[in-house]
Amino acid sequence: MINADKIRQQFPILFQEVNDEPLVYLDNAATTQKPKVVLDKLTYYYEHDNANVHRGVHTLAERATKEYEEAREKVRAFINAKETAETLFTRGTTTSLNWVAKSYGDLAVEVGDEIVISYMEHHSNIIPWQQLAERKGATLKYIEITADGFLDMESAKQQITDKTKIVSIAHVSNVLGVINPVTELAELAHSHGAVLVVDGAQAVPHMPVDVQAIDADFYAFSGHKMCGPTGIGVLYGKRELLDQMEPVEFGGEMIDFVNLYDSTWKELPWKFEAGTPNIAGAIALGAAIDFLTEIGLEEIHQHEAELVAYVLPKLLAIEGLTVYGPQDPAHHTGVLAFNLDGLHPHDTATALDMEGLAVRAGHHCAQPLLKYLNVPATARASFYLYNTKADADRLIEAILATKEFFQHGSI
Ligand SMILES: Cc1ncc(COP(=O)(O)O)c(CN[C@@H]2CONC2=O)c1O
Repeated sequence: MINADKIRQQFPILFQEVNDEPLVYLDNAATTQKPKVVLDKLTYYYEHDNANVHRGVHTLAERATKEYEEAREKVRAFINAKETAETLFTRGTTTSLNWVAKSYGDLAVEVGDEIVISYMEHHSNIIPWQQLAERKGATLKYIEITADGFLDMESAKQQITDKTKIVSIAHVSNVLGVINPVTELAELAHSHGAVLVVDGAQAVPHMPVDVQAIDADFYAFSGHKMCGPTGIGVLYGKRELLDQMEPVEFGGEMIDFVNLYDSTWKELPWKFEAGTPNIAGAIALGAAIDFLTEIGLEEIHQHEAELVAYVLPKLLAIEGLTVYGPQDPAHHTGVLAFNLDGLHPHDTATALDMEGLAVRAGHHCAQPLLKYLNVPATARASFYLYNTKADADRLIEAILATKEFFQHGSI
């Protein structure tokens, strides 16, 4: 059981007023807030240990390198990778997925091959594959979504064939909140000789993830969505694949020897980490992992399920309000996309902001999904470990007030 009221004390940002109302932050799918322990780790590093990593022999450089690589081991344990060398630091999910599409894609995909994604993907898990398909003369295919907002596994079995080289799917949708059967998809992909890439941006912060149990070949996620800083993320990859892959960026740090006309690369993971890395970001991500681990990922998942089970029926009871995705709270991770009839979501989100609530409005970087749902844009409330039932009550009250205002002109 999570004590969200106690946890909130770690997040000073939450104790502010917006438009003379106490802030209710419900835009966690866009980015999460940072606990004091993460902010303090960033400050301490820059005040005491800041130095460049891997090459210096002086004390600060040794300390910075040790903290940086300890953070990598924390990442490994957090997702249960077999070895730290399989966990690469990147800028975030978008960079991670681009690296796979560029480096593994160029290695494995030939003309006539197929790449399979789904209609519920984030743009960062669509465009890199469009680019790869165009570059290689391959075909990009989409798995359908069922009427109640789940990945259509019958469609997956039709779309994934012996021509498929790469399957890339969100573990959790940042719009529908639905959890996809990635372990089943890994089996299906592997049965056809394909690899499974998982976009874990909306999953890793909200539930336990075990990349070996899933048998994912690649797994991507971002630090900023899991109480860590922006600009740091992770690409997990099976060693046997990463060892075959060429780096995507070239320069310092990632080399063994640089000759006049050719160079040799360092071993994993450093082969892929060109230039001075986001040292402080990685170390602070390690602090975020400690913070989440102490609370418990299963406990976080349960907390969000309880919040959704509390608020979803109240939302569905509002006449003229549509919730997109599964109407069953059990298959949700804290993400609720919704619209009020006759109201553009930007107006809804602006009206909620006037009441102190921060929700997202737009296409959530998932334009194909919204087109598939035949809706131009939605509002989106996304919960996290520091949200409470009181936050959910404020959301319902503000939505009812918004509805009243736009229907009768008074809040
Ligand atoms: C499912 C999913 N995939 C990829 C990304 C891209 O992550 P980075 O931006 O960290 O590379 C996001 C970010 N979530 C977006 C960010 O803003 N609103 C969202 O829903 C995401 O939710």
